[in-house]
Amino acid sequence: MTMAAEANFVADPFTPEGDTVIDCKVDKIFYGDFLAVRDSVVPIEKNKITAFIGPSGCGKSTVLRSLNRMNDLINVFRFEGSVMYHGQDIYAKKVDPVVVRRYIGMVFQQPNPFSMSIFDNVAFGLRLNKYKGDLEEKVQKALERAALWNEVKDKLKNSGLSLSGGQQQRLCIARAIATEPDVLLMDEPCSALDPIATRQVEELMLDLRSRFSVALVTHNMQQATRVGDTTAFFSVDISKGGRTGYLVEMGPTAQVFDDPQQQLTKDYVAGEFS
Ligand SMILES: Nc1ncnc2c1ncn2[C@@H]1O[C@H](COP(=O)(O)OP(=O)(O)OP(=O)(O)O)[C@@H](O)[C@H]1O
Repeated sequence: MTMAAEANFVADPFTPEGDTVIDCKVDKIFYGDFLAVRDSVVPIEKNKITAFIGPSGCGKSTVLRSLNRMNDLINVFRFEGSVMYHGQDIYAKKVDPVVVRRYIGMVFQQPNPFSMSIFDNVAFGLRLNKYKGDLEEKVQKALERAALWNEVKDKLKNSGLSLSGGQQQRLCIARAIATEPDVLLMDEPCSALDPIATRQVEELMLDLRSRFSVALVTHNMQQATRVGDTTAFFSVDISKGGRTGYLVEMGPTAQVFDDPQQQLTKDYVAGEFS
C-alpha cells in the first residue's frame, strides 16, 4: 500500500457471523487537537475473544478504553462515532459512565490490587453495588473462576499486595468478574508477567470466554493467535505528518494471520515492521 493510498484507506467493515455485544464505530478520536484514531469499525462478539494488535501508538488502548468510557477521565479526550452496547448508545447524554463500567469491566496492564486483603479486593465492587446476597460465596466463586482459589483460600485475610505478580493479576481479574460484568476489556494483561503466569492468565481468558465477551489489547502476536478468536489489526498513518491510528483489517484470527487481505497486515504478521 502506498502512503497516498494509506491516507484515505478505510478497512472493509467486518461482519461477524454470531451475535455482537458491542458495535463500535469510530469516526474520530481526539486528545485535544491531536487526531489519535480515525475510521475504525470494531464489533466485539459475544463469548469470543477479540484481540487488538498493531504497532505502538496505533490506538489499540484508546479504542479499547472508549468501549467503557474509561477515557472520559481524560479531559482532552473527545470521541466521535458510536459505541452501541446491546443496541444502547453508551455515549448518550443520559448514560452514567459508572453504570457502563459495571457491565463492561476492565483489567489493566499493571496488576493493581488495592491495599487491602485478598477477600476485600474481590468483595470491593460487590460492596460498592450494595450486594445483598452471600458475599463469601460470591468471593469464592470469583476466585475459583479466576483460577486463584486453591492458592489463596487459606490466606484470604492477607494483603492482595503480598501475592506474586501473576497471582495479583488473577486477583484483579477476580475483582473484575465478581460483579459479573458482561464484557471484559483487558489492556495488555500479561505484559508485566513471566511466561508461566502469562500462560495461566491466557488459559483463564479461554475459560472466561464461556461467560464473558473479551476484548484484549496485546503486543504479543503469538498471544493473539493463542487466544484470539477474532483479530483487529490497526496501523498508524503518518502520511499527513500526524500519527493517526486506523483499522487496517479485522476478521477471524486464522484468516488475519494466515491469509491477510492487506499488504500492511501481511508485513506486520510476517514481522517486517513493529
Ligand atoms: N492521555 C493522552 N493524552 C494525549 N495523547 C494520548 C493520550 N493517551 C494516548 N495518547 C496518544 O494517542 C495515540 C494512541 O495511543 P494508544 O496508547 O491508544 O496506542 P497503543 O496502540 O495502545 O500504543 P502502545 O502499544 O504503545 O500501548 C498515541 O499517539 C498516544 O501518544
